[in-house]
Amino acid sequence: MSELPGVVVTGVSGRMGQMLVREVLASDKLNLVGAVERSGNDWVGRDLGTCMGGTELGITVSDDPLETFAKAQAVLDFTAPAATVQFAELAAQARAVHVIGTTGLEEGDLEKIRAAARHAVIVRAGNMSLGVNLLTKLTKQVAAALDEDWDIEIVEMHHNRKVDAPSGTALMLGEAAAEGRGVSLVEASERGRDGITGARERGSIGFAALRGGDVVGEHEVIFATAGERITLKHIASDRALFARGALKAALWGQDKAPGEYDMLDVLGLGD
Ligand SMILES: NC(=O)C1=CN([C@@H]2O[C@H](COP(=O)(O)OP(=O)(O)OC[C@H]3O[C@@H](n4cnc5c(N)ncnc54)[C@H](OP(=O)(O)O)[C@@H]3O)[C@@H](O)[C@H]2O)C=CC1
Ligand SMILES: O=C(O)C1=N[C@H](C(=O)O)C[C@H](O)C1
Repeated sequence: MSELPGVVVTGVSGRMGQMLVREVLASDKLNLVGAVERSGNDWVGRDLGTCMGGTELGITVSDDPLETFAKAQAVLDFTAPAATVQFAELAAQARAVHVIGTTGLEEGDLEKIRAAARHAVIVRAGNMSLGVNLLTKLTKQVAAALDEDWDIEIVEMHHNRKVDAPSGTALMLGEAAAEGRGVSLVEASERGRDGITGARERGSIGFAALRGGDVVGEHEVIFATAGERITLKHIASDRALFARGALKAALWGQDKAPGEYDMLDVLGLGD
């Protein structure tokens, strides 16, 4: 039996699910012990390796998260809000580190996740890449240095299968800009302009979401004033970087006290 921390991946048939499985199989620090999918998904009851077009792995895809999480020290979860809220409670019961990459979570979901984090370690971030997490720090710094004569706009582009907008990353960048400026994002954010909108409201933080093709993820924070403009930009061209961040979070969380953490904590970039 392996001494390495055992990992369960949820949503294994998804874009990120498959990427996470590949990264865990390639890792010499973590051991894949289970795979979960939604009841009714074609992969349930079949061997994970065969489903992914390779050789058998001896891991049957399950639709029973409670039973599967019981073997895990970490759960890697990039699925959908309703699933993630349920997994947070079950992972906490199993005392497994729950790494949440799912975006589109609403305040009610976040409350339930916070409740689960009283009993176990949860690492949650709308983006697990080093580059984006560094970009949040830079965004906060630039926003803190500039006054409201500078308009802040956040533009993101993703593939045509993405279901939530603005992206989790755009919201992280918005939070960073709002923090830097010392305002609340809920009050300052301007999401979606259409028709006769009137002039831009001074001090607002605007969001625009583009969808098309197979774009992995692009984010731009624009600071614009009369006569000049600063643009901070991140381009992700490979989903593997998100998966590698998730594996790092799973390992980092193994010896931490219960609580909710983010990738700035994992990467040592926190304040
Ligand atoms: N934080 C980060 O760094 C990143 C976050 N993401 C986020 O991760 C999430 C997933 O993205 P992506 O992989 O592209 O999406 P996909 O739609 O490709 O994958 C989601 C998977 O979750 C499965 N799923 C849904 N509900 C359940 C459930 N109750 N139990 C088990 N599995 C379930 C889906 O199954 P089915 O198809 O049968 O419904 C599907 O296989 C999104 O919220 C996205 O924004 C993505 C990339 C990076
Ligand atoms: O859905 C995606 O694909 C991505 N989602 C995350 C987000 O909402 O920001 C992270 C990344 O940009 C890819």
